[in-house]
Amino acid sequence: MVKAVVLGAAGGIGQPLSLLLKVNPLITELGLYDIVNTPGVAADLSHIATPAKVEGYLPPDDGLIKTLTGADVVVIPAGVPRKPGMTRDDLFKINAGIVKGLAEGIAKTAPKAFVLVISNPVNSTVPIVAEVFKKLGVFDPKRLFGVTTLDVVRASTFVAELIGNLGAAPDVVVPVVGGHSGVTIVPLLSQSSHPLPAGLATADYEALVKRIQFGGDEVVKAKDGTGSATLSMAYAGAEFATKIIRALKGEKGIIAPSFVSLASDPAGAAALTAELGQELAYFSSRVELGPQGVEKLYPLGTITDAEKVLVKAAIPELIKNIETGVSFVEASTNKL
Ligand SMILES: NC(=O)c1ccc[n+]([C@@H]2O[C@H](COP(=O)([O-])OP(=O)(O)OC[C@H]3O[C@@H](n4cnc5c(N)ncnc54)[C@H](O)[C@@H]3O)[C@@H](O)[C@H]2O)c1
Ligand SMILES: O=C(O)C[C@H](O)C(=O)O
Repeated sequence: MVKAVVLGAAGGIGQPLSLLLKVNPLITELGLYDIVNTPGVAADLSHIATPAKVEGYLPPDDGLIKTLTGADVVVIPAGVPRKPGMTRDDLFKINAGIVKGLAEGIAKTAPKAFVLVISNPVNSTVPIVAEVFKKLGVFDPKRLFGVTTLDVVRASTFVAELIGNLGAAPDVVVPVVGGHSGVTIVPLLSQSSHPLPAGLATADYEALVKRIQFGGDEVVKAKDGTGSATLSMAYAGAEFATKIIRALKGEKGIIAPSFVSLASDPAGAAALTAELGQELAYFSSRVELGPQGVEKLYPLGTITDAEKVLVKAAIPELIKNIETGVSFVEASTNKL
């Protein structure tokens, strides 16, 4: 029995993500929560002939508590998306409060659930959830994940395009490490399962890196003021949630990059810290998943000089983003 919950289920990501979770045969219960429209979304999905029993709640009458009761996996795509000209950090003002409120609900109702944060800016919203959990005495660093899967999915697609074989896209594996915004997104293309063409011009390599780092901007621009990536994000979110569920059901050897607390695996963190030359509280590295969540953090491994430059550029930005999330919770606690 697996209960999955989507917080922000009526939104651009929330609806297709809920659909993909509803058609996942491993899920037996699906709880949908939003401040609008969830009863309709739930009624609609509930007619699909798959095992998951679907329920949708709104804030009145303890809707958040009802949704979260018994949850094994909670995915959070609640919050506002970007418009052209905005950075993910510009979303912090609104999304920080939304994520903090939802984290309080999870801490009180489903403190053992695996929490998958999609709401931007991920580099700051993940620390917000962690700080709320710490304050409420329920933080388990092994169970909190920032969803960076869309960067991984983009890297697979763009590499497949570059090597002229889009058919290979589902099999292309590129570790994408760091965080989830601009220069903090670091694709380790030298470790791609499908090598880049020999003799690829430096300008073409740099263009590929930039496209992976700023793929979100491409969608924001094309959507022209109506939002950011929703369908590809729903795909990526469902893919990562499925890996988490397979791992919690006991499947071994599932590895995926995710933005996690380095306290989740102190031994792995030590190796990673030595490579980074800097202590960070959170980093997206390849994570081995197990029934308790993070089983092992993998080091970066052998990387090229160009990749070392990318990692170095990501670190100051990550430190700033993480601090923004941590101090938001500290400041709001001090006001109480
Ligand atoms: N991690 C990633 O790779 C990634 C990718 C794409 C988008 N995002 C982020 O995901 C978030 C959602 O994007 P979207 O396009 O679905 O936006 P959207 O506006 O279409 O949907 C957001 C939903 O959140 C709901 N919501 C707002 N406050 C809430 C609350 N307190 N409780 C529950 N629900 C609440 C809204 O009612 C809405 O239905 C944005 O922050 C966006 O930047 C992250
Ligand atoms: O770009 C955005 O704001 C949404 C998301 O983070 C993305 O990478 O598509």
